[in-house]
Amino acid sequence: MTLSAATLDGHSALGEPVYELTHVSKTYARNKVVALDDVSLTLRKGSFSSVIGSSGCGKSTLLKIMAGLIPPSKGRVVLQDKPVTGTRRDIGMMFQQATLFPWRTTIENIVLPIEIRDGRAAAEKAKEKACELLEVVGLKGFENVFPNELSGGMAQRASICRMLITEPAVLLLDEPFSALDELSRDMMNMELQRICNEQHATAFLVTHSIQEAVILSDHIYVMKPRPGRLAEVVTVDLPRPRTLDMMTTPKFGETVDYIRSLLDKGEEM
Ligand SMILES: Nc1ncnc2c1ncn2[C@@H]1O[C@H](COP(=O)(O)OP(=O)(O)OP(=O)(O)O)[C@@H](O)[C@H]1O
Repeated sequence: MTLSAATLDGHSALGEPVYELTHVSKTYARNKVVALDDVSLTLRKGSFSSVIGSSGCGKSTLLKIMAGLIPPSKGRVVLQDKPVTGTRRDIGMMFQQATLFPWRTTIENIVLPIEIRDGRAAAEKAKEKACELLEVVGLKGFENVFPNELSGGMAQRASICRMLITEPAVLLLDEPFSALDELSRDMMNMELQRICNEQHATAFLVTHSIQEAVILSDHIYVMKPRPGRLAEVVTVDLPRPRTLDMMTTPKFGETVDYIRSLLDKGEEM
């Protein structure tokens, strides 16, 4: 197991670099808080990475900058060879809450990004693909129900479809399943792994759960607080596909303990 990777580049046998952050810093002008200090990282095609760190260490700030929702104060963010200067079609995002519109059916929610981007006719055409995606996430038959008839886990599955409908190059995930119970969360994580694998997606997940980060990721970016910096990138050497019973293996336990020790060290600084 490679526990102490010396580089902050997510090296792996996977594809070419898709996302590159170079010396990214962020100071919020309003309160002068230095949320991020000199963060550089590279995500490679088809990789799954997580970022973990204590509350307030800058994880969401990092994700928002990567998504083009806020600009960095310093540094460069490049996705597929083009600087990220605002929100983009090739970036898919998913948040803690499913945020489906209650007045639209499941399928109407899923094709909404297409409707906003390309108009009603294009959205209508995209319904066929939406049906295929719903089948992938086990929601066949729920196309025409309204969100209040879906459970929390089902609504998050629908959100995954909504994120995937535009075929984004990268998936940015901000604690997407943290509102679910543990069992549903484990199931959804395995589902997410399968979908990422099928779509050859590059994923970046913000999480508070070390276990979740380890079971899903090829690389885990561990952050230190005040100001938010990358402390280390840990490469997870568990075979793929990952299964939930791997969580009981010694290798899994060792990796979790190692990351916990890094986080404890970060807290003392
Ligand atoms: N819009 C903002 N304006 C001013 N300061 C902000 C803003 N957003 C975040 N901050 C500050 O920046 C720092 C990093 O916040 P951020 O939300 O990125 O951390 P986080 O690691 O995602 O936290 P959590 O795990 O609690 O969600 C914190 O000190 C926070 O108070």
